[in-house]
Amino acid sequence: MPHSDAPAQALAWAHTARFFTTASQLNQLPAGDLPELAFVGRSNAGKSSSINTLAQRRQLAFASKTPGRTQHINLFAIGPKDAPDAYLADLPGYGYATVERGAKLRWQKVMADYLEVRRNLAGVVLLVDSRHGFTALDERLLDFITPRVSNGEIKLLVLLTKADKLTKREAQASMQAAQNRLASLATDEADIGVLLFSATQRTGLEDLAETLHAWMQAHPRLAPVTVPPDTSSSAEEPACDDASDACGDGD
Ligand SMILES: Nc1nc2c(ncn2[C@@H]2O[C@H](COP(=O)(O)OP(=O)(O)OP(=O)(O)O)[C@@H](O)[C@H]2O)c(=O)[nH]1
Ligand SMILES: [Mg+2]
Repeated sequence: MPHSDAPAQALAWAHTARFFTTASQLNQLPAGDLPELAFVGRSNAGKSSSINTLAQRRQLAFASKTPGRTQHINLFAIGPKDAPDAYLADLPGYGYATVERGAKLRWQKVMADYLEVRRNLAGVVLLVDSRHGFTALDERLLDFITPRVSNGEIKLLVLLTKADKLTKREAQASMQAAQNRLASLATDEADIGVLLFSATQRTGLEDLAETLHAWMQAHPRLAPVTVPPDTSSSAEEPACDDASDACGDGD
């Protein structure tokens, strides 16, 4: 296939995104080894809108004028209908002041655990309002994921959102500032990008789709768990069901 088809292919792939499941805890996330491409950022940064734009569906991921709307990890399957090859994960936004403190802390923990330990996580799309640049909370998020980004375990793309609200000159300045900040994260292994993006004008859409597509393709499938043959005794193991302590609890 000629290389010039790559953007169209990636857009067509992104277009297949459909709702899969909602998780309020990590143990509700799917087992298996499909790569997850997580959308993170402040409330109102435009996470849900960018997923809608990728899917070319107006209301696939709920987008709202009310910050803090996305409260759970929403997963969207992407790829062939019967055999998805990745999930997009719409994570709850941070920095929404009026969310009750207890709920906020619970959510910070779920998000932090997800970003820190989830093995399926292949890449993080960090959405930052292009008019404001990295805020203190974005900086904390960056610091938090830096170890896994630096060693190449997860990839990072910063989307400077709502670029339609900027003049050309402001857009250039926003891009430059982000590039300067991200330069400090660069290592030989790190895969870090930055894009100007507008959900309303579809600016950067092709590049976003291509990046996600490439992440999906590059993600190593986890090694299957192999169980060595049991040679110790002929006694039958108890059947493994949900109530049995003998069962592993999976991932
Ligand atoms: N002008 C403009 N507005 C946008 C763009 N993307 C999103 N918005 C608006 O910004 C607001 C927030 O967008 P969402 O996509 O809901 O933001 P979110 O990051 O999912 O927010 P939470 O779910 O609260 O974390 C909505 O009113 C969107 O219409 C864009 O590219 N341009
Ligand atoms: Mg949202």
